[in-house]
Amino acid sequence: MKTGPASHPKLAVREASKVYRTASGDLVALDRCSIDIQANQIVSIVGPSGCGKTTLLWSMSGLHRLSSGEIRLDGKVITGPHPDIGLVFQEANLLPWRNLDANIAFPFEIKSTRPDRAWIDHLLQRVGLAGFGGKFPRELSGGMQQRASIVRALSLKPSVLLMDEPFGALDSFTREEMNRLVEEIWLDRPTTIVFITHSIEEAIFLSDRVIVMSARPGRVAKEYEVLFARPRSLEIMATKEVFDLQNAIKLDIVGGRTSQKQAPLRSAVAGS
Ligand SMILES: Nc1ncnc2c1ncn2[C@@H]1O[C@H](COP(=O)(O)OP(=O)(O)OP(=O)(O)O)[C@@H](O)[C@H]1O
Repeated sequence: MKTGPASHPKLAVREASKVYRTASGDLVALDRCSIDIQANQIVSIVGPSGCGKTTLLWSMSGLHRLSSGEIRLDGKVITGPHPDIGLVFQEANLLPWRNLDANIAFPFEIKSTRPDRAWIDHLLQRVGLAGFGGKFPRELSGGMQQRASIVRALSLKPSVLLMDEPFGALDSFTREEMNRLVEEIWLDRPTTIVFITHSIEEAIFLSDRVIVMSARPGRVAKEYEVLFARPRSLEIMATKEVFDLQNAIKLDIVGGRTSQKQAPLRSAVAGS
């Protein structure tokens, strides 16, 4: 597992601002956003629609350029797509004319590198897709396609996985199943995960920290540490502590629409 020197966070977002030049004028999507993410943490980012979550995540991936500020990976400024950073989107984005094996092989073909077949087989087994390599995307359910896209991202052994509302299009049961799967994969091989979601419950279930962004222009409004033991059970998710935390975050998001100047605050929920 690759991690940064002890003095560096895995990912350091420093005063990140992003202004989109649009036909109707400048649109400030991010305004001096700063976040430190330690190696092997799972951090969720929540906030009102349009507050700049995707902009922030894409900037972390190197696919978007910031207008000012910087994002560092292991202490080095990210200037473009990085082999250590994997991405999973809301849409599985599998190539419809390629079967599952060929879809997973695709990024290796582009990079002219050899896939680690044993690792890919392990991942396929882990997500319940062993034996499905010859199937085409149209033959797979939405949940299976999304599991395949996670395998594709992890097959490259990234040390950071950025997930942009990966389960937003799935039904609630499949979504819960996918949340458990992400946790299992993470317990198997810890990775730094940054996860964007509209579901506060999903954020609490998965995360070591939940970061709440203010309404646009997006800034860090609050952050919460979630210290429940893992693996997290449905019983934990049904406790009053989780219910209270969920409500607090919900109020932050609703409040953030009208008041963007909340002082950062840390709260902790003790493990049970
Ligand atoms: N390429 C672009 N050009 C112009 N404006 C953009 C562009 N991408 C995003 N925006 C605007 O920037 C703001 C932040 O968008 P972003 O998609 O980052 O927010 P978000 O929090 O991820 O939204 P949602 O939760 O609805 O997915 C929005 O007002 C959006 O309309």
